[in-house]
Amino acid sequence: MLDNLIVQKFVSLTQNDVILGDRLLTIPQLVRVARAGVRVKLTDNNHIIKRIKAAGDYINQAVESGKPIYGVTTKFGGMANKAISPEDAAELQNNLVRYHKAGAGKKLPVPEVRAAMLLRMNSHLQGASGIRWKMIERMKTFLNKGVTPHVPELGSIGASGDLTPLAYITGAIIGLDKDFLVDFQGVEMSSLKALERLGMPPIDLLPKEGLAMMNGTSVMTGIAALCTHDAQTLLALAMGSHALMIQGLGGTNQSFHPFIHRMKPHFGQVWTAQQMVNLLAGSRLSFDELNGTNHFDGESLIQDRYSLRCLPQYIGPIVDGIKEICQQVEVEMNSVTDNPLIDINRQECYHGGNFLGQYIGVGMDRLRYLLGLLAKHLDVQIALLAAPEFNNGLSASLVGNTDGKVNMGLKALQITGNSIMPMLTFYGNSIADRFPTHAEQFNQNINSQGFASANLTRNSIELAQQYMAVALMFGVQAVDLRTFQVAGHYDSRDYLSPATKPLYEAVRKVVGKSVSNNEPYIWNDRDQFLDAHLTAIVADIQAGGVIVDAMGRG
Ligand SMILES: O=C(O)/C=C/c1cccc(O)c1
Repeated sequence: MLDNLIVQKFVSLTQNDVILGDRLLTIPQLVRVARAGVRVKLTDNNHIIKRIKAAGDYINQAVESGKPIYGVTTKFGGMANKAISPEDAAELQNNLVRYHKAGAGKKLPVPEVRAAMLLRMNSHLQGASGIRWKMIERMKTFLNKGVTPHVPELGSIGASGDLTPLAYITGAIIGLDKDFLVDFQGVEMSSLKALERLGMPPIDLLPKEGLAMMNGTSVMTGIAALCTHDAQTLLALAMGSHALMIQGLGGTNQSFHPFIHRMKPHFGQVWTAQQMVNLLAGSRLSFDELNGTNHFDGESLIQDRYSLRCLPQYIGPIVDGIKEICQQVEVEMNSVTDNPLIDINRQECYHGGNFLGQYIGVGMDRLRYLLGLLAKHLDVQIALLAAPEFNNGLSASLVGNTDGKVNMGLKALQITGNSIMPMLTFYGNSIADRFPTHAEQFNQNINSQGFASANLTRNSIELAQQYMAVALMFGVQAVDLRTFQVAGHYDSRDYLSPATKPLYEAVRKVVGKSVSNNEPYIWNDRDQFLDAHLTAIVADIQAGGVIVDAMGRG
């Protein structure tokens, strides 16, 4: 859905392969490689291949002539005042990988590491890093053969890039030591054994190659790209959930009238309002009052409460925020993020700091904050639905069979949502602005915490997926109860707007509850355990299944 908003003019290629090097890499392409195992090909553009070779030649000549270049003919970071002789220049790089095998914690999931390898290749293909084509090809082979290095989730401050996480990738692809482990199509093994199976001998790094591999933002950016993709899906599902809930509450579409939003034309606000008009069009459960009429009866409020009426004004900044974050992540995905960088046209080498992951740190902090805002809004909508004082004639906690004396309906489900939402808003706290670590002799005395921020966002995404399952269950039950009020039976399908019917049907399918005239989604408490429904819905959302498809995000 929101994908349409993101600049896609560079999207290339077939669904089947992603070709790197010719064009800008997009978030959807990255997701396909990382999660769906789509094959990667390298450009056959000779100009690009020659640039990569020329940058490597530049480095080799610099080493031979004793030219001082940071990290090539000097030690690293806060020790960069110490020169390295040409004889030690290669071993310096291999040792860099060794001493950065110092990470801690659990392994990153396979898709996140695949995303990181893809981005490292994409960075190197710009020919400013001084790395052999062979190294890029090794990562391609790992991706295409389903070989994924083990990378720990603690150990990067996102300053000199993701040095430590990338050391684990580097050590595995060159076969530096048996202790670098990989997942080989689901089987854990030593990188040496994996290389043997792939028919690739271990190799040593050449001058600059360790820095080229490790000095970059590829791991945090890979994680961030997956998170932004998931956040877009969650946004689409939040819109669908709200549309179900507004129909369940018997709300009006008048507050989404384009005229109102032309009067305050923030991009996200206008987009959200139009989405709601589309999502509610044709509904027989909510009021169609775009012509300026209203259903005032002297009893209920003449206009909806804020969580319905101000939905575009509330969600608009979230839409704008996610869009901007996606754009920044795509720029980072297509950047060269190591140091120093080689300009082969001018035959110069520049010392800088593209490896500082501040765009990712700040972007992921912001994404978590926005997810918290999204959940807070859904929580309010659920509260309206659960309270008979505010739900416009539905039962308390959306009990299905109100004749069943012990039925409590979705009471506990609401509490589960109430337990998740504050965690999401808590996760909305920033980390990029905290804790100057003054790492490594005050050399890395400012840092992004981008890797930490991206990992926190992974957690947020998972929580938000759980929360979305709660919201969808409330939405589906609410429309069934409203249908009963309007039509005298519980089959909502012909009463829902055409745009929300697929979502309703998808949820019913995933939880295994067929639609019936006689009973709503939840009838008696004893008929089901709600946690099983939550688990099924979350699994479908995470797999990009029918629920996601129903919102056009497949
Ligand atoms: O100051 C820099 O540009 C890089 C610092 C650095 C690079 C590699 C390994 C380190 O431990 C520090």
